[in-house]
Amino acid sequence: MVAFSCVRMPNRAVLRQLQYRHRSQIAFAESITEAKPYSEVPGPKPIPILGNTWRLLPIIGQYQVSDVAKLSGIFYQEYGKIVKLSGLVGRPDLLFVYDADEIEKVYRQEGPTPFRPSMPCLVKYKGEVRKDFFGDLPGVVGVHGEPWREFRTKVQKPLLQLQTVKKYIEPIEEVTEFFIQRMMEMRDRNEEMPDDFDNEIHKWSLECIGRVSLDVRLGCLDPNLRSDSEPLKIINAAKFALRNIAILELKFPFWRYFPTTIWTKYVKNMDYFVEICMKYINEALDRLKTKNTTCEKDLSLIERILKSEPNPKTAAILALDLILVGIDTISMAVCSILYQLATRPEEQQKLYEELKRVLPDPNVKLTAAHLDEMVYLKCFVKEVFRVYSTVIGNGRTLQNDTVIQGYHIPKGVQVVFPTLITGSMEEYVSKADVFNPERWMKRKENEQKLHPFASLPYGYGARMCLGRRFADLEIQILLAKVSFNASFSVVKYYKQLQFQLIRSYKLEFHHDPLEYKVTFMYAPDGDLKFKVTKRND
Ligand code: HEM
Repeated sequence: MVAFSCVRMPNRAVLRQLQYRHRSQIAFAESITEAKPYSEVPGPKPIPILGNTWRLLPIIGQYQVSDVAKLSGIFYQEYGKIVKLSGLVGRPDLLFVYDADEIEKVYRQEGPTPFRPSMPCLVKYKGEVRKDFFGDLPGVVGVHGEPWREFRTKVQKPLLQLQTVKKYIEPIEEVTEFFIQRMMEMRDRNEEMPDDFDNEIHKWSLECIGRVSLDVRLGCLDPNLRSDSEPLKIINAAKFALRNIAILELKFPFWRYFPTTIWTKYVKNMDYFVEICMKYINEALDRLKTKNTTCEKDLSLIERILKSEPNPKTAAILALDLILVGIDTISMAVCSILYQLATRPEEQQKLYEELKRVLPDPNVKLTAAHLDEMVYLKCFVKEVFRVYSTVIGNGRTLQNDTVIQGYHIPKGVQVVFPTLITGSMEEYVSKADVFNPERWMKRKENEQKLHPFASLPYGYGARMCLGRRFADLEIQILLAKVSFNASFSVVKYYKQLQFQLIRSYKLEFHHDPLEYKVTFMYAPDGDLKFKVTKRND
């Protein structure tokens, strides 16, 4: 009797859940037995020995790595919603899936340690070349399974918790207002930005990430930076590391077998990163020792991590990962967003009207409440991401067999979600070819189609972008009003000035339209010679 009363009977909700799981397991077993074999998935046929890799080789190949965005569109047109690219030398098959429902299914089934098939070269660097430094907890980028989960759990709270992230409005605002001032100084006789304006955007983004992830003012926005200065070396190292991944990984991976020139340069770059990150983290550690505050809210991101993780390597590895993937992504996203604003006067006017309404007095400091009110701004950014997704796709390595589009897909296949294509499919987004930021505003049910898995610029689930809150904040602050704050020492000469980008200046582009291209990110290819003129109203 006693034993019986100790056994807790499952309640109805638990029973329903168990029944649901049981039913879906049966449905899955049935669907997998009925599914067509993997070998029948359509796609370009591999040739003996060279497989499909030859298609990306110079001269004989059909495609350039930089054509990846086009390639993904061509695959969809030629083969349909599921396409297999097999026979890639030294790597598993790629399976392109152009079905938002199936993408949702794969994401939802991914379990606690999702496997994003990225950067084998970084895996080799962290796991073999510099195992001495990275050890058993090598970070999040290019790391999988339990080590990934353990590291991410240690660091994600201060990076993703809205309350904590809001603390970074002020430092990002300081950097941004100085950047906008630099923009004004950089204008030529025609009030246009210089040819290499994208480089200036990279400097701004590194300065922002440096403030947050290394607790340091790197001085990237100094107008007299030398080419061998630390900030420029970091930017070049980050660009090199990301932009050569496609070349290292999609072309013949000779580097796996012997140290090619490009691999040797890659390792040198990464070593430089490790050295820089450790230098600043050690400085932060020294500062923390003398800081007499125990109050969590007064601590910077790095100080929080150092406090909970006594080994400074955790903070250094986190900083390395953030800088590595954070600089180019946010910079190219901003290039794209500014280009879209400059070439869409109607939308720019709407944004300007919103900024005037939310900030009638341009002298007040920007707060989280202001940002919350800037609905059109956020919708504009989402629409740019939908149509010109900076990261053209995401992916997962399947950890179990599954059925996609009626085919039995074996464990280990790398599924690619081509966000750039699915975000513009009429089936998932009403009037997909119209650029319409308002589509993201709260809508009545069924008014417009907008499949939640068609456009996911930051990915989804437990492995979603770790820097997305910062990225959003940086973009919003750049586009919104930024008022001067005299505490940023380099700007002491501009004490009385107010700097606002869209609120005070008009952005135009008077050159041939730019095409979008993939370097690693998807962004306009060419000189961003924006004309920036003062508004009179
Ligand atoms: C607009 C800019 C950005 C875009 C579009 C973007 C997009 C993405 C995407 C699609 C992923 C993969 C997510 C998944 O697998 O589900 C990702 C991962 C990641 N992103 Fe971003 N990102 C941006 C900016 C940043 C910034 C500024 C940082 C750093 C401050 C950052 C840090 C990371 C990290 C560390 C990961 C790996 C997360 C993990 O594997 O656990 N990102 N990002």
